[in-house]
Amino acid sequence: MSLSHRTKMIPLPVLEEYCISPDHGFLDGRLPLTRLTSKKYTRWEDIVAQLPSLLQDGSQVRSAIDELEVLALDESILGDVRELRRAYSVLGFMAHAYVWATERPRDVLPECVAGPLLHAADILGVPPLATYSSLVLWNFKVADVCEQPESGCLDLENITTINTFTGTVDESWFYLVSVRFEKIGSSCLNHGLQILRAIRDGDDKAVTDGLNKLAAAIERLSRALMEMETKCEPSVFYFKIRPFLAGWTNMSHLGLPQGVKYGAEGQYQIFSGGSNAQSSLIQTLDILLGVKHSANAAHSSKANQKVNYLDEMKKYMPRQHREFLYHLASVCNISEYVSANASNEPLQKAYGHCIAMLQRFRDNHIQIVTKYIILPSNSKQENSNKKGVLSPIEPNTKAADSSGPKTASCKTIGTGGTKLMPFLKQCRDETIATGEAKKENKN
Ligand code: HEM
Ligand SMILES: N[C@@H](CC(=O)c1ccccc1NC=O)C(=O)O
Repeated sequence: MSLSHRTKMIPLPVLEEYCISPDHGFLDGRLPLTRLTSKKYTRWEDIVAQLPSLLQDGSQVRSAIDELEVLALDESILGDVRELRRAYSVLGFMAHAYVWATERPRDVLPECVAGPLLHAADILGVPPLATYSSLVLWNFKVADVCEQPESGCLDLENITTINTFTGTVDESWFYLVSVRFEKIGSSCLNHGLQILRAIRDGDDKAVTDGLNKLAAAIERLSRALMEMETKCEPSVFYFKIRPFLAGWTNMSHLGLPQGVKYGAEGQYQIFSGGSNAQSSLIQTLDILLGVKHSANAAHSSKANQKVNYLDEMKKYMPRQHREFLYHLASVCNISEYVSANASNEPLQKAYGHCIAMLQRFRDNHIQIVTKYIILPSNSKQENSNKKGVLSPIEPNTKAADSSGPKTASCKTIGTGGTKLMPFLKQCRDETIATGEAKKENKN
C-alpha cells in the first residue's frame, strides 16, 4: 500500500484529544493554576514564591528545602491535571534552585522534592526536572482579567509569569515570549490540519491557500521571537538567569559526573535542561513541511554516539503532545503532494514560501543565540566572578575538545546539552535542503 494511500486510511488527529486547544495551541484551552489548592502544600508555594530572595544567599534555599516535610501527591493533585502540572512546575523550580543555588552544585536532591517530582513527572510523561513545559507552558497568568476570554488574554502585554528564579522582568519576558509564540502558533496547527483535509478532498486550490496562510503564520513566529530583545537583557540572561536553566547532562566539569541523585536512597539520573527544542510547535512545522533532521554529533551528552536531539526532546514533551506529533507524522503527506504536483506553480510557490519563513525563523534564532550566549560568553563580565553571582554555566565548555583556539561558538553548550552553534546551523541547513530538494524535483 503506498504511503499516500496508507496515510489517507488513518483519520486526521483531533487537537482536543491531545490536550491541544484550537485557540491556544499547546498552551491548553484553560489558563494554568497559579497555586496548588490544598493548604497541605503551602510551604512548597511559599518557597517558590520567595526564590528570588532565598537565592540571594544560595544556602538559604537549600536549608529551607531541607526542612520540608516529605509529602506525597494526594487526591487533590492526582485527580486534576492542572493541579498536577502546577505541582510539577513548583517542584521543578525547587529542584533547580536546590542544585544550582551556589557555585558548587548539589548532586543529591532531598526526598521531599525528589519523591513527588518523580511521581508527577511520571504521570505527565515528562522528565523529573524543570522543562519547557514547567517553565513556559504552565507558568503564566493573565495580568488582569480581560473581556475577551479567548483572544485578548494572551497578548504579550496582558500576561506575566507565575514564578521565576530571579524575580527579574528579563526572566519573565524570556518565558513570556515563548508563551506568545505558542499562542501565535495555534493558527499553524489549524492551517496544517486544513491543508491535510484539502489534500484528502482533492481540492488543490484549498491546499495552496492553506500553505500561504501557514507561511504568513510562520513569518509572525519569527517576529515574535525577535521581541526577546525588548525586555530581556543578554547579560542578565546569560549571567543571572541561564545558570538556573541548565540540566544535569554532560556536567562532569561542574561536579555532576553522574547527573543528580533523586533522594538519598534514589538513583543518579541524567537529563537535559530546558529548551524550546521541547516545544511541540516547531516540531509540528517540521513534520507538516517534511523537514527531516538527521542524527547529529552536535548533541554532546552522548560522546561519540550520533543522537537525534530533536527526537530525544520529544520525550521531554507532555505525553499527549508527543503522541500528537507521532499521529501527525503518520498522516502527513504534504511534502509528497507538493512533489507529485511539480507543475502546479502556485502550489510550489506557496510551499517554498513556508520553507523560506521557517528558514528565516531559524536564522533569526541563531542571531538571538549569538547575542544571548556567544557574545556574553566571550565577554569578561567582572561581577560574574564575584561571590554570590553564579558563574555562567557553560556545560562542558571546558571539557569540550580543546584542540586549537576555537571560538566559543564551536564549544558552547546549550542548556539542552547540544553543541549549540553546529546543532542550530544544522537544523537551519536541513530546512534549506528541504526547499532545495523540491526545486530540483521540479526541474
Ligand atoms: C534568549 C533566548 C534563547 C536562547 C539563548 C536560545 C538558545 C537555544 C539553544 C542553545 C538551543 C539548542 C538546544 C539546547 O542545547 O538548548 C535552542 C534550540 C531551539 N530554540 Fe532556542 N533559544 C532562545 C529562545 C528561543 C525562542 C523564544 C524560541 C521560539 C520562539 C526558540 C526556539 C528554539 C528551537 C525550535 C530550538 C530547536 C532547534 C531547531 O529546531 O532549530 N528559542 N535554543
Ligand atoms: N536552550 C537555551 C535556554 C532556553 O531556550 C530555555 C530554557 C528553559 C526554558 C525555556 C527556554 N527557552 C525559551 O523560553 C539556552 O541554552 O540558553
